[in-house]
Amino acid sequence: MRNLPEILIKTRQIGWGAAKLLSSYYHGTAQDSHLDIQYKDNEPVTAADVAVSHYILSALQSAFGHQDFGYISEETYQSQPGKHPAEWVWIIDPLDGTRDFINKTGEYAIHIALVQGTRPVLAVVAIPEAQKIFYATKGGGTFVETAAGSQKLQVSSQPSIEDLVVVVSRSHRNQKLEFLLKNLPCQQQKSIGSVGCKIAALVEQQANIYISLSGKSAPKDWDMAAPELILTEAGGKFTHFDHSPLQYNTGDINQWGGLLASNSQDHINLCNLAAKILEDFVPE
Ligand SMILES: Nc1ncnc2c1ncn2[C@@H]1O[C@H](COP(=O)(O)O)[C@@H](OP(=O)(O)O)[C@H]1O
Ligand SMILES: [Mg+2]
Repeated sequence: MRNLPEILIKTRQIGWGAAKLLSSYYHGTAQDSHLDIQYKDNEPVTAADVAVSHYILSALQSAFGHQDFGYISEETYQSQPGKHPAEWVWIIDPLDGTRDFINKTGEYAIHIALVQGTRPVLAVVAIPEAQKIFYATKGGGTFVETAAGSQKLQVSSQPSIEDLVVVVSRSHRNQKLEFLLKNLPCQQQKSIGSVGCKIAALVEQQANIYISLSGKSAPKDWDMAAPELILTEAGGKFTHFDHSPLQYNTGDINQWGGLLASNSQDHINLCNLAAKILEDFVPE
């Protein structure tokens, strides 16, 4: 089955189910809500990440099978390194913003993306604390769904660079990123946990730019694939600082370097500006 609208209906249901399960861990109402926090490559992993990963993988695999699709989840990735051979691959982050989840900021999300080749064609981002699901298909637009129904989304058309609101990570920051933020002309800056929640702020017109800059480690395919499509289908742009598109399932799961997401006007200027500012960065 490769009919995107049909696949989307099922994926939205799975997104809501996963949101309910994750939220039960967050609020301590799951059967066993003990988070059992472990660290993998300096990043926290909880019992909630593992349970939701299992839930999403089982539900997708029973709906779509293994013949036409591959599956990559943050929590099972160790056992399947490298490029997945399938043309259509599900890329899943069962809990994006694990640090914010643990610290109870409410800013955490679930990402489910379907990638064809190296580019996303379908995406669901669930934000349990907002009781919202964002969804998009390539060429089909971006929508937000709540208990009241679905609504089409479009990024803002904020005209002046100085007035743009920038969102950045709360917990993945380094000297270089601080230098860039200090020297940008847009000084309205806000820290938000989870890439899904940051992109939700852009498509809900509460912010205009998201910047990610890798350090010793980098965000991964599952952090970016679903949020990217949610943004671009709402009229935004999401690229490397050199304007090249992000690529997924390439064999290197890391998304190295500078990434910029914006409401699209001035995207190229902003990318060039970010790269230019970083030319003057001298590490202490
Ligand atoms: N420099 C970096 N190195 C490793 N992971 C990063 C990263 N920047 C962001 N991420 C990942 O991107 C997700 C969102 O981060 P943030 O909330 O700080 O924006 C987190 O995923 P997980 O929570 O799924 O592990 C985090 O691990
Ligand atoms: Mg993540």
